[in-house]
Amino acid sequence: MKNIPLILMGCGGVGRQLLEHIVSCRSLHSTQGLCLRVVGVGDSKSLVVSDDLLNKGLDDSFLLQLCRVKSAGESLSKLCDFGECRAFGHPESEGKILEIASQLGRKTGLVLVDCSASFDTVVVLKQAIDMGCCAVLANKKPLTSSMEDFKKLFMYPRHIRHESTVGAGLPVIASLNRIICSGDPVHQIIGSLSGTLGYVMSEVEDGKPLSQVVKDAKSLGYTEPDPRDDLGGMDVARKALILARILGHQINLDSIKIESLYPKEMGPDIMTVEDFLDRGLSLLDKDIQARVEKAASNGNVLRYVCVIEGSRHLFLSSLHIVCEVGIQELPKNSPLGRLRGSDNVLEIYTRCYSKQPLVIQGAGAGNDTTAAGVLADIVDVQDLFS
Ligand SMILES: NC(=O)C1=CN([C@@H]2O[C@H](COP(=O)(O)OP(=O)(O)OC[C@H]3O[C@@H](n4cnc5c(N)ncnc54)[C@H](OP(=O)(O)O)[C@@H]3O)[C@@H](O)[C@H]2O)C=CC1
Ligand SMILES: N[C@@H](CC=O)C(=O)O
Repeated sequence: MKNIPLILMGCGGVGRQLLEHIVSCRSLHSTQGLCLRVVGVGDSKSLVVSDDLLNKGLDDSFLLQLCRVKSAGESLSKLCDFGECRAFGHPESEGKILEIASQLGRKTGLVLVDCSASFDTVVVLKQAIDMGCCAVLANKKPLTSSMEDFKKLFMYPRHIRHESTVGAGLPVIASLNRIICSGDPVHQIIGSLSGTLGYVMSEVEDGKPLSQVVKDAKSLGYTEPDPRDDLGGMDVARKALILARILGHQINLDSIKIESLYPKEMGPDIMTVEDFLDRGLSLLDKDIQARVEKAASNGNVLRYVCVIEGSRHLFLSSLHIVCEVGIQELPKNSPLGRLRGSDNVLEIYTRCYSKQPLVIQGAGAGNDTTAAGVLADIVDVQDLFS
């Protein structure tokens, strides 16, 4: 039996669903000769680790109890009442993760799984990579900070997987990497890459107010912890940046043209998330409804679209890129116009896929599909250590 040890950073909607998937896949994985051993789980305040992490992980009943504790909004440290673990607060938790990384990294390929929505994890991830660990991310932030961090995380490209950062569980990154490895140049990527904005646009089209459907999207697990990341286009811009960087473009977020659906006066520096949801959102209802109706009068619909166009600059022999995300009015009967709900669609144009693009489509948000993508990445990255 091959043991796959892992530490989970972040046990919100996606992280908890991942733990439930791991537990429910036990017999499937054992028929594949695999055993996923969760040796530690952390949130923004604490980390719990197995008290015998060299030999066993946290057991399944403990992991399910952990999910219940976190769903009830309680602290991870409460779990010490159930035995078999030790709890660490911040900042010692980071040091503890690195201590485990140095013990298990090179020997086992310990996987650090980032299901947080924080920038802070990048520090630990970079050091753990140096210690021979693997990294699996649903969190886009470590891959969309500086180019230097991005390069560091990809220092050993086969040690990192991040399928769920774009299109949730859809095989977007894997497909793009296969195209790149085969030397097939990518000319253009067009897509609708936000489950939240896809859902919002199609529900508003059906006559529901924006303020209601954003709250629904949040309770369905589609939005970022702060839904303004979705409505402001930043979440889609991060996805676009990840795709552009994979294509070899050394750009930052400030190279991307981003259209926001809310004004600066409703930004995070001015309003709390709760205020935005309670008071701010309803002020946006009329404007978006008017835009949807205007599009409908032309036989069109609104979609939030990401466009990436790359070409080699002939004279400077450098890569030139156009990267923008924003609302477009599109025919109702076009591939993007036909999208409903939280589905994403991505069209990739390359030399091999020039007239008809390669099209990837399906559910693009939600805890279930995102956690499934993370789980598949954990198993995939560990094939290195057979
Ligand atoms: N939902 C979806 O459809 C998709 C989500 N994703 C990505 O998955 C990630 C998780 O999303 P979701 O589960 O909805 O978010 P949640 O807000 O529900 O959960 C985030 C978790 O991260 C924890 N956390 C915050 N900071 C740190 C830190 N420094 N170290 C460790 N843990 C930390 C939080 O702790 P605490 O509990 O203490 O607050 C919380 O448990 C996000 O990055 C999101 O972009 C990607 C694709 C699709
Ligand atoms: N908030 C995101 C979740 C996946 O990345 C979305 O709505 O697409």
